[in-house]
Amino acid sequence: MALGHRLSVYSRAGGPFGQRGGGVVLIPPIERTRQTGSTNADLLARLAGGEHVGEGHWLVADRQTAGRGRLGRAWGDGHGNFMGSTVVQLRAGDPIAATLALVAGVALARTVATLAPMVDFQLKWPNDVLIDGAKCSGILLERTGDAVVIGMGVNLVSAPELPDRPTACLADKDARIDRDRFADVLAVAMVDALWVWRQEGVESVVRAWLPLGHPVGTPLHVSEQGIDGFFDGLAPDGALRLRLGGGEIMLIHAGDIELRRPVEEGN
Ligand SMILES: O=C(O)CCCC[C@@H]1SC[C@@H]2NC(=O)N[C@@H]21
Repeated sequence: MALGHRLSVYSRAGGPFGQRGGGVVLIPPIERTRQTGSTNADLLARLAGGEHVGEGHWLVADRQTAGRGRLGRAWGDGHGNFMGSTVVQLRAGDPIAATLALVAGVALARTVATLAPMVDFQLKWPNDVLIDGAKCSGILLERTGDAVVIGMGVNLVSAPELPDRPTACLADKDARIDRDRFADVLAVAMVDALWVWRQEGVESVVRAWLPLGHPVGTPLHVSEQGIDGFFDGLAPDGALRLRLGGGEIMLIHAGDIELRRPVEEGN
């Protein structure tokens, strides 16, 4: 177990998160384990057992034997990939906990942009990193009492298959990222994103998300409702604005969306 704070100079670049300038930032404590079932399950069990898990603590695994994804799916184990979870301790006055999905997405996307600047990627609402339309990461939020466990899986070196969608990894785009370095940068990015969420509110997080996400006008399919439309940005509370065929706007607060290819002229 490697615990402890280390000092690091972290330069915040660009965007609303960069406006406070660079500085010396404490990297939050990162606990590493060789193998476990699921880092999310581990932190939830500790919290349920009454153990105090401080906000910002990370548990990162080399291997997961029972990694879990959203909507009851499994999350494949890929050696060298990032698989880790952290805890947010909700406080009075915090924005709605569900908006942490966007916070985590922004932190993850900024980490990828920092460590793999050559890779062209976009965030799919609320927080999947896509490369050429294929899923390169996943984020799972699970709540117990006043704590939210946020687990992230990022395909750094391999792309475990999913039954229903194509997958990608950063190494395929010539980005060689050390897993531990990824963890350090992500932990700091998460502290930064959480600070914005608490101090400036969800609207600031939305402003940070938009330039990282699919462009306005992207054709989308909302899986649960079986509805097609076009991305029309995000509402101030983080909901997805879906423009329907007749021009009306539908607000999507939760669920899975798929990006559809634009219809090409002549087809
Ligand atoms: O389905 C998704 O897109 C979410 C996948 C989340 C996977 C990560 S890997 C680390 C953490 N531990 C888990 O069991 N799941 C999350």
